[in-house]
Amino acid sequence: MIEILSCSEMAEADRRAPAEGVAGEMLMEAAGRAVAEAALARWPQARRVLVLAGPGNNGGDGYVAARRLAESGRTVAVAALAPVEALRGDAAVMAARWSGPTLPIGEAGPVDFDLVVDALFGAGLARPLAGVAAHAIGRAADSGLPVLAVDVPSGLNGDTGAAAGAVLPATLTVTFVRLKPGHLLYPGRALCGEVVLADIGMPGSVVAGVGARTFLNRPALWRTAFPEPNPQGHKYDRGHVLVWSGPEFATGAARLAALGAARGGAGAVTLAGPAAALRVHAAHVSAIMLRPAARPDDLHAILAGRRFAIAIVGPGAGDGVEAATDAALAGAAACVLDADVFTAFADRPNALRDRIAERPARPVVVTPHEGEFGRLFGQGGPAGSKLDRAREAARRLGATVVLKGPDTVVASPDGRAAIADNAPPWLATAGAGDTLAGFCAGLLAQGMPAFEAATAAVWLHGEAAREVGPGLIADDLPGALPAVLRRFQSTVAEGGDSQP
Ligand SMILES: NC(=O)C1=CN([C@@H]2O[C@H](COP(=O)(O)OP(=O)(O)OC[C@H]3O[C@@H](n4cnc5c(N)ncnc54)[C@H](OP(=O)(O)O)[C@@H]3O)[C@@H](O)[C@H]2O)[C@@H](O)CC1
Ligand SMILES: Nc1ncnc2c1ncn2[C@@H]1O[C@H](COP(=O)(O)OP(=O)(O)O)[C@@H](O)[C@H]1O
Ligand SMILES: [K+]
Repeated sequence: MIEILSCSEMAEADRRAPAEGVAGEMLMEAAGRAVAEAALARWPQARRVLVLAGPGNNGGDGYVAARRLAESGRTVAVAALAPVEALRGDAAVMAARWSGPTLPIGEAGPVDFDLVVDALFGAGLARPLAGVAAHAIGRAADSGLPVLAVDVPSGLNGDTGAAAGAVLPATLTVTFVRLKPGHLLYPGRALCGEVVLADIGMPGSVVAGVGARTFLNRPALWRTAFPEPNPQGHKYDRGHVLVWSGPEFATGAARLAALGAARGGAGAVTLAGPAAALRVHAAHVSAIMLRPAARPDDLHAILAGRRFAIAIVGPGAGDGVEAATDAALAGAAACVLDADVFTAFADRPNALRDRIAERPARPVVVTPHEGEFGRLFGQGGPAGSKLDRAREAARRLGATVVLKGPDTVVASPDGRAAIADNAPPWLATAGAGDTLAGFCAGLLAQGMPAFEAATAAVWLHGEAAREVGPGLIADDLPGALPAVLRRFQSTVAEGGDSQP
């Protein structure tokens, strides 16, 4: 279940379900039941439950949950934002089946309760919360009671993970069918608390028919493209990665990228740069080769001799990075562009696009964090959610974009995108991004397509950070990869993911 559905894709699935024999009422009943079950499982001691019910189908789910919780012996009251007569469709049906106490929301304080179920607004949130709804949310938040959000915390935009106005932070969110982007993108991810994905009987064929192009970054997304070494192969069958190294006193980043590429599975890795920098590298590396290149233009000749080289340019690149980028784009079979490249092309994304477009068959992966993304695109850059911006950037650049952070988004120019949720906070450490560029190049070197290589690299990077644990420094990441790969390979052999 790696597809992520936007709110409109979810509504489209809802519209198509009856044709497959699944009525809206059945879905709503199953959704409300899942909410009640989650409440009972998580808070078995909670005796008194207040359900905040909104005017749409999210409220409808709330009425079902209220009935189910009351049937299981809980004392339940519904605080309704809209009078029952104002409800429509399935929500009206479910409200009519609720025979317990219902109060106007302004009259129901959470003081006498143990748990709040937030069924005010879900996928249909159309504008920032104000007035009575905002007031009710404020009171629930101030009560300090645990909150179970139905589908998404009310006030949170399920597509963007942002809240334009008041939002009710949840302890637990129960969502249905598939995750929505807002469960994964910050700040939404933090506002959802724990997320439970409930199967409510939506047929898989209906979900497939919607044609979602956004995915959770899990091995299931890229496993079939993951390279397997040929038992009869030699090192150059697994690709040769060339890393441009900047000056003598800024060698660490390029070295981390080189080590990342080697651990990521490249058959050979070469650091190329000024002799003084190579002397520093020589004191640290053994498996990595060193090749003097006094000027970035010298990369042209080096790459011409190694037709299948994958180039990494950017980490610790220093002066001349634009020329190094040109050489890499002209001569390498695929490129990973990071760090200083975004400074060199600051406010000139079209210049980078044009260079990439000169060799359309050669994949390029760019790996900016938010600051670098802003620097590259400047004013008039892609707008919207992190997902929207990464997608738009990929389209504009004609490159696979890895927009890094705690919720790294990988977007392909073909419209596919994936959101990662496995990076621990201690991964935010200097040099971690350089290592990621290396992992990605190591996979590209073995022939993995760009989107798959980038998503796999991001996932492996997060797993490597979890493997090391708190106290991680970037130097630890390459060395942590073998254990992660071993686990991944054994779950592939068993046909499963190492995470649900
Ligand atoms: N899809 C599925 O398969 C399934 C979906 N299910 C459930 O349906 C939910 C989506 O239901 P939904 O589309 O009725 O939207 P919902 O979130 O209840 O809100 C719409 C109402 O709120 C109103 N409104 C909006 N913003 C407002 C504001 N700021 N302030 C005040 N009012 C505002 C809006 O009014 P209007 O904008 O028209 O004025 C309208 O009345 C989904 O999250 C899930 O829980 C399940 O039953 C299982 C199957
Ligand atoms: N809060 C966070 N939680 C988890 N991972 C994070 C967080 N912030 C950043 N990261 C990850 O840490 C890495 C940092 O990369 P980057 O900013 O490029 O660092 P550097 O340039 O020093 O190598 C990226 O992979 C990013 O996705
Ligand atoms: K809600």
